[in-house]
Amino acid sequence: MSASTSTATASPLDWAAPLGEAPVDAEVRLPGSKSLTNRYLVLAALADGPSELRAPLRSRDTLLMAAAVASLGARVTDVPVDGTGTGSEVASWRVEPGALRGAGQLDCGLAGTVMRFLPPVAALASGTTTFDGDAHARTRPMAPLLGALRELGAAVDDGGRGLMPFTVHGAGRLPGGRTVMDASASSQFVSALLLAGARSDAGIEVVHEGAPVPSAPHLVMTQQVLRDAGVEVESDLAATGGASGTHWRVAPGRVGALDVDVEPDLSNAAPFLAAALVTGGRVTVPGWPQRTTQAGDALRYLLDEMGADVDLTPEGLTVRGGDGVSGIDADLHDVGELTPVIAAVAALADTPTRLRGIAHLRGHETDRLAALATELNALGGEVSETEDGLLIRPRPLHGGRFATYGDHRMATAAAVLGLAVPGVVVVDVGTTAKTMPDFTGLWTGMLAR
Ligand SMILES: O=C(O)C1=C[C@@H](OP(=O)(O)O)[C@@H](O)[C@H](O)C1
Ligand SMILES: C=C(OP(=O)(O)O)C(=O)O
Repeated sequence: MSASTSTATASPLDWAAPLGEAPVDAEVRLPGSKSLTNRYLVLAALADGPSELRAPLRSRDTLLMAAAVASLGARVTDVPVDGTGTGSEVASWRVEPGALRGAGQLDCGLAGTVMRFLPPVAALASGTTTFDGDAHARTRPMAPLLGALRELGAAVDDGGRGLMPFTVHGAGRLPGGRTVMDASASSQFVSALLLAGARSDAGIEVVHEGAPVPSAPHLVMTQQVLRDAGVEVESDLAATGGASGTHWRVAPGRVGALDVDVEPDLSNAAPFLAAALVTGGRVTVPGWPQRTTQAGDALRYLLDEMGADVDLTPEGLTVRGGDGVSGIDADLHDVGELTPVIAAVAALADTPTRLRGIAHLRGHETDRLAALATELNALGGEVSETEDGLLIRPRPLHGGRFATYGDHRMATAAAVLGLAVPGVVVVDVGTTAKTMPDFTGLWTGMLAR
């Protein structure tokens, strides 16, 4: 990985991150959750009747998922709410399931949820589906899921690589049964099997063997949305004291239609709430759920530990910055997707930070540990990679180009740095479209108030 400062040529995708010249004071309404939208789309395509998904996220990852379930046989239609909706927050998706058929060629972009959640659906379909995506997507871990699918009776041809591109030869049914796999690289392997499990002949039992599965809240979310669809699912999640568990079982049976409101994306709240802390201002995110399975809810505790005042009311979540920013020693194993923004705040803190439990981030949109260390150091930081995380010693930073490696969360982390460091230029800010339709608009809107 090369440092972003290696080329001085401006690109049309470069974005000069605005300085936070005054404490922010804003309400920021966020688009829907990627993780919920994509789970609902998959379940709606497997359901036994039409579903209504209100306020879905419309971003690259969810549009790819909608297109993918459509090419596997479902019909996805835009429904403007009260005839007024055109924006990403106000429309619904109506999803009518159809007979599952092979999709032919299927584009996963860089979306983990698409490349992991859909192979089991393709196995249930009649016909062939070839999964491929962005260049970097071809390096994201897939092997444990493909191995498990074969064990459950699917025909998968990956040329022995365990990576995209691969082809699922759908037989119109999946025998199902018990599979043992190592899901320590991604919780999405387990979620994928559970989401489709009810439509297999025998149901699916997943046993995990290996280092702990990351992203426990995402597994709780998978169980919750399955229960919302009337699917019988059990696990040892609770028995493992909040850890992600080692056993899951989905009974065979019908998947009920959904009629749901998609919660705002709490992980995408990270840069906005961080802006309150970094500028000593205030940001409110309306509609923050009182109870949620989203990993982003952990921001309440993380930002509090870093020196913010955090207040959850029925109206929303308010974060206020005060005097300074504290470093933390945190295990982010369960909430890895919050790492880039937390690392950016940590680089601006008064004391050092240690982030642990996140070795699996090396298989995310980019190797996030290497990317964060490289880019923060290129701005004058002192960041080192450990075996399972990052050590961040705050240093006075200077401006420069911050490469994002196609990773939306690298771009939002850079925007946070730019609030406090003059001259931060975010390379390819458009990568934020992976999970946010108009990041720069929301960001400059927040600063304008
Ligand atoms: O199931 C999901 O929606 C997700 C699970 C997590 O993946 P990993 O367990 O691979 O980290 C998370 O990081 C990703 O952003 C979304
Ligand atoms: C890891 C992430 O995404 P994906 O769903 O592509 O794995 C993320 O959004 O931080």
